[in-house]
Amino acid sequence: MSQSPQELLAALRAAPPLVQCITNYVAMNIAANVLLAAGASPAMVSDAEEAGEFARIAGALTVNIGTLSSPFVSGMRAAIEGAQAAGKPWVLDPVACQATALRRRTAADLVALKPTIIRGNASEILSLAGEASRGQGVDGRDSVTAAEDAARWLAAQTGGVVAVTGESDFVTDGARAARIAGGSPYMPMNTALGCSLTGLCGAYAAVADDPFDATLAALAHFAVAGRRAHEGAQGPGSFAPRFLDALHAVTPEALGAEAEIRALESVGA
Ligand SMILES: Nc1ncnc2c1ncn2[C@@H]1O[C@H](COP(=O)(O)OP(=O)(O)O)[C@@H](O)[C@H]1O
Ligand SMILES: Cc1ncsc1CCOP(=O)(O)O
Ligand SMILES: [Mg+2]
Repeated sequence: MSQSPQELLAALRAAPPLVQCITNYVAMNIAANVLLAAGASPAMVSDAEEAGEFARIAGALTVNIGTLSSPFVSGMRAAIEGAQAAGKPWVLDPVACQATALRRRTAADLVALKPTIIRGNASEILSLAGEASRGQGVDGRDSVTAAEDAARWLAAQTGGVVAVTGESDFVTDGARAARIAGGSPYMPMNTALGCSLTGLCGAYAAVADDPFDATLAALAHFAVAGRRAHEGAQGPGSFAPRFLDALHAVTPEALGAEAEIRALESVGA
């Protein structure tokens, strides 16, 4: 039986999951604060000597290629091996994977390791599926709807969940699909919020039975907090602290009441 965002946020707050985040230098502090505000316990642990050991004790692992380098890749591989050996979920954020040969190759190698969840913007998801992408560096420039078939294809390849984010979000596991509305146009003007959302997908995956339910809950939590924070914000600067406050203030009941999740009747709907 599926678990609702309300149930999953209650579970997360009752027992804050330890989330190992191998993320980029831009996102480290921002994502840690987002996870703490939402109710999780982040740890940015990436060196290959300890990343695999840590992944075995964490509730979930998240892997982000935003500031890519060889030491990061070694740490990612060790951590994924540890997470898989311990049966822990892991989430991939393919930041700017369309941009360079190193990123295309690394992202493809990581996809081949079958992430439990992939979360990216539309340009990244199109690129991962081998399609033309208009992404500019880390910023998405394609519409979410343009990447929905790519997401379904990727989900079928990996057996995992794929989330495409943007003005409204799309989630599929190949069989089920849903759209999530909400958020704020100030969100893409705040760096590393996508990276932080990937971290939150890991937090929900740590407490959920089903990574599809976990992804819906994480995206809904962001969408509801983003919409609340937009009210009264005067721009991206004043939005940022309001967003952290809103992530913290959203109760399980409010998440249940305010989340706008629309299940699609069947794949392709
Ligand atoms: N125009 C928008 N309106 C509302 N929410 C948005 C908009 N663009 C992005 N978001 C939200 O911002 C968060 C990060 O998504 P996105 O910007 O696509 O990721 P990334 O930063 O990796 O490119 C998601 O919760 C998404 O729903
Ligand atoms: C600006 C930047 N440069 C390398 S990683 C990064 C952060 C990207 O964060 P997000 O994908 O969440 O916008
Ligand atoms: Mg991103």
